[in-house]
Amino acid sequence: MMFQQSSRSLLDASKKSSSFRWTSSVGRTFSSRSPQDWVTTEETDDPSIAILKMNRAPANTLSLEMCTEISKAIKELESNKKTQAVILTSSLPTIFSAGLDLTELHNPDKDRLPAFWGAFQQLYFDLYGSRLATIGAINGHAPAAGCMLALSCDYRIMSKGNIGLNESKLGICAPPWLGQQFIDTIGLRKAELALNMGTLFDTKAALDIGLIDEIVGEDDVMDVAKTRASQWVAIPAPARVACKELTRGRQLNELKENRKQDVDHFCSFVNQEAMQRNLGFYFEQLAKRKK
Ligand SMILES: CC/C=C\C/C=C\C/C=C\C/C=C/C(=O)SCCNC(=O)CCNC(=O)[C@H](O)C(C)(C)COP(=O)(O)OP(=O)(O)OC[C@H]1O[C@@H](n2cnc3c(N)ncnc32)[C@H](O)[C@@H]1OP(=O)(O)O
Repeated sequence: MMFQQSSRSLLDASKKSSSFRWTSSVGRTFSSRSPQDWVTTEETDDPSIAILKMNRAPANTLSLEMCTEISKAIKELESNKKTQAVILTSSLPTIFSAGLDLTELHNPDKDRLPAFWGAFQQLYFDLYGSRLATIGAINGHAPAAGCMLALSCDYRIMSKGNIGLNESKLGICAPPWLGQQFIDTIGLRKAELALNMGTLFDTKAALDIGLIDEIVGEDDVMDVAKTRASQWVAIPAPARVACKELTRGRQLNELKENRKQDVDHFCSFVNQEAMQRNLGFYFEQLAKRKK
């Protein structure tokens, strides 16, 4: 990996607290196959290009285990010298990733919360700082932390859904490093407006503000993603890695140096009564929406 980060203690803690079937604070039961199946990697006919698919129905939300599984998959791909690019996509029909798993944030387990945020930070390090060329094949909604996954890729194509940082609608705010990724991508004024309003952009609006690089037809996503990956791989790897370091190194190092403070800040922010009230309200609305 280009920007090697150490998070052993946090990730070790996460393993102890794994649970894969639970009832949320609003009474919904989540269950799924084991976390090992939530993320799969596939080869393509080009040995330098791999596919990383998120398969955590119903919404590819980022729980502690989901973050850890994606990080693990990236590291495994990076450990193969032949692999030079990865296409990040979803196997769900309409959702790329619905962002952080709100069951982690609402009425949180006090011991698990720091490990959860540490795993989310680690995912940012692993994806944003990967030595691989990363192509986001965004084939559905990508709000909040789902947008972070997209922003962490080198090139973003999108076929459908909405994308953006809608945290303010939940009564929370994106952490500084995610906000900075957004600002670095679309510029300060556009980011300022979108962050404050919690705007989610459809594909056309996202292309207009530079949040994505290309709109593609639903049936063309993987073909276009492979073509773009080939173009990135054609650039000599040391040059690609150096360019990434040039554009992303400062931001990655800043969080690396402030990792513990960021975890503490997150935990005290989320544990505030008002935050919990807002999150609970949003979560209930989400659960009731269809009914
Ligand atoms: C100073 C700052 C310091 C620290 C920072 C503090 C906080 C952290 C801040 C920011 C980082 C990032 C935060 C987040 O990512 S928060 C999550 C934001 N995500 C959303 O708001 C998306 C919510 N979901 C939706 O709007 C829709 O689900 C979506 C449009 C994506 C898809 O709609 P669709 O109709 O296709 O599916 P649904 O029926 O709504 O969803 C299926 C199923 O999944 C459940 N679900 C969806 N999203 C989440 C989620 N994020 N967490 C948990 N569960 C989720 C949904 O309720 C449905 O469940 P069920 O009814 O049981 O089938």
